[in-house]
Amino acid sequence: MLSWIVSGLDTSDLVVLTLLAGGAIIFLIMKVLNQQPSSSRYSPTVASITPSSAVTSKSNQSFIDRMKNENRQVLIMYGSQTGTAEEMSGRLAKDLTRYSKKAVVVDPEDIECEDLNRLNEIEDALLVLCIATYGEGDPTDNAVTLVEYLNAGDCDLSGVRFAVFGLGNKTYEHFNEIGKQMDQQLEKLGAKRIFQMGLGDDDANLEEDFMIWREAFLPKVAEEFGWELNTEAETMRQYQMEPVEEGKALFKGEFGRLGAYERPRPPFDVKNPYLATVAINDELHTEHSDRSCRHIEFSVEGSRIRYEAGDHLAVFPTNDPALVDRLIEMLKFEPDRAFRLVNVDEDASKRHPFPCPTTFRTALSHYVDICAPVKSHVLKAISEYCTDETEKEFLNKLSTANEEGLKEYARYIVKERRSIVDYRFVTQTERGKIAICAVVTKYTIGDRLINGVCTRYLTKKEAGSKSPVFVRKSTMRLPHRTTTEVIMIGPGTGFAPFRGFLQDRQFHKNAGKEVGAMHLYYGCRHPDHDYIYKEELAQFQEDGILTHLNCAFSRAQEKKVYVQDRLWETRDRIWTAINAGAHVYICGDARNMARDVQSTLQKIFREIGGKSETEAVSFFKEMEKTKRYQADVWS
Ligand SMILES: Cc1cc2nc3c(=O)[nH]c(=O)nc-3n(C[C@H](O)[C@H](O)[C@H](O)COP(=O)(O)O)c2cc1C
Repeated sequence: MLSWIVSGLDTSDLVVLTLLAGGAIIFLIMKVLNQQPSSSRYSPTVASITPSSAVTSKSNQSFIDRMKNENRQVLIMYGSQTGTAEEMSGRLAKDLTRYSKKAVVVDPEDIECEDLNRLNEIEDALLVLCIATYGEGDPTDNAVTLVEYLNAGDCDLSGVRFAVFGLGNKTYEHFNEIGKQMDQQLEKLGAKRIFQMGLGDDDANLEEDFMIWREAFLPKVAEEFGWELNTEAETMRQYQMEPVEEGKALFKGEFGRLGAYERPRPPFDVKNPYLATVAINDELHTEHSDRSCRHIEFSVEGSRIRYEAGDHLAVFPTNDPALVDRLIEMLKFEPDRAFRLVNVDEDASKRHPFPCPTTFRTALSHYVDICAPVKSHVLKAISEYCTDETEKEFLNKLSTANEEGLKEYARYIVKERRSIVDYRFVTQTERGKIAICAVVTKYTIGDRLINGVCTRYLTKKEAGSKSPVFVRKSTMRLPHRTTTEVIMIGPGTGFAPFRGFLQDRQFHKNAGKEVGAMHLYYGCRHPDHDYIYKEELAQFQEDGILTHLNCAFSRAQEKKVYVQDRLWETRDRIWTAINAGAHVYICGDARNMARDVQSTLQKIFREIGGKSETEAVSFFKEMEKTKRYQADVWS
């Protein structure tokens, strides 16, 4: 793929395209526990991951005033956790230049949501929401206030037109819940839907869903407002590269302010991560396993970071230096040259796509995900500079939203996985230290070795080295009463938050409190290969904390056994506990395990609890509603 890039561009084109092709900055999430439950908790504000103190230029002017002053009728808002919706919003804004129009793109976290009530002061206002769903059908952190505000129903959007593109994943129970909710709610608030909602599915091909939606969306918008196509504007760049004078202070990997790591200042969050020291980095699998699972502890002593069992830890990895070097070599960058990327739209709220000024090497190492699949608009931009006609044609095909192009994009870019951002981890620990555990992603496609960006990075982190992190609050919590019985279902690294839960209860028991029974359903392939934290579990049992340990080893015998099979085997005990008020927790794979566990539980409600099919479903829903059933699953 990279050989195309080299064919016909000059250095500054190469740099801009390569950096933008990298897409969003990467960060991964895990879970945590504090041995000593904290009384006053720091609650981090976590939003989309693009750094913003370095890039926001107009924070004290209302977006409505900006729209008026700059004669913009389109407002694009995004709900984004890991940057996809944000990036798509930028592309939609750029698309408008085809019609000589400009949009205002806002992160709802940076605005007063109440100002939306004034959107109808803008003539022909169009509101576009590009919004992802997280957790159990929840909004992203940066969209919580927006969603609450719109759902409250006090906003008058009559006279406003709108469209929603939702980002979700079909393997989750609440597929695109927030997008769907907002699509309905905007209509209820008086706005007029001018295009049907897009339902992006990250499990299949989100990029394709987006390409199809936007290709049909734009002409519809143009027709609605009578806009005319301006073909000359089509290749307009979003950012331009500027050299930086010598001696200027450069970003060296910080995400917020310059020098943030040398002079850390709380609170620490997505825009201001804390440079934590790796205290321990151990292998959890035995030599018999063909995979690797790391136990890593970060020291956050002195940082005033608060966390408790079930919280998440986000880690900002850097890209593989060998990959960065290869890219620099192929593209003939001067790696240590300082530059800044500046938005060509002078009124844009984000002046730079990542912290600038910086060097090429720093940008490629810290600020862009060079392993992400190349987005179609970047392929398109590159194709315009390509001198080799065959390659140009192929790039054009890949970036065109017709049947042939989409099919080729799906095969070449998506199916062959020319990149990966991994996401599987988790929890625990002792005071001042946050521990996570992660299965290392590494596999081959043909002769290409694919490494998970974050797990590769974590594997190489030796004790004493540092990494930017922040704690993200989770909703999964132990019951308030320490005597309440709990049932924890967490195979593989899904066990991580429960390690925290066990430690939490142990802390209370040691402090003389009465603690309730704890059931753990743990699963892995083989007791001699990947049974992580085996000794600790035995100790928790001996200490009387873990009262019921049920292990499912899928490959230790001929017939595969999973956690849901163990649940069923112990159905009488499970029903007795649930009927007496036990809380149920599940963590791990959303695709199969979570669904199978849910249906096993409902089967238990029916067959042991004597409930009808409908009663079993509503009993389960009630448990969800009252937080007696809590899930933290991913796929
Ligand atoms: C931990 C986690 C939870 C998720 N929960 C849901 C969900 O409940 N429903 C859904 O449709 N998609 C869910 N998704 C999928 C995301 O919405 C999807 O990947 C989206 O593209 C992310 O957009 P962003 O990069 O802008 O944050 C979840 C993804 C993760 C990683």
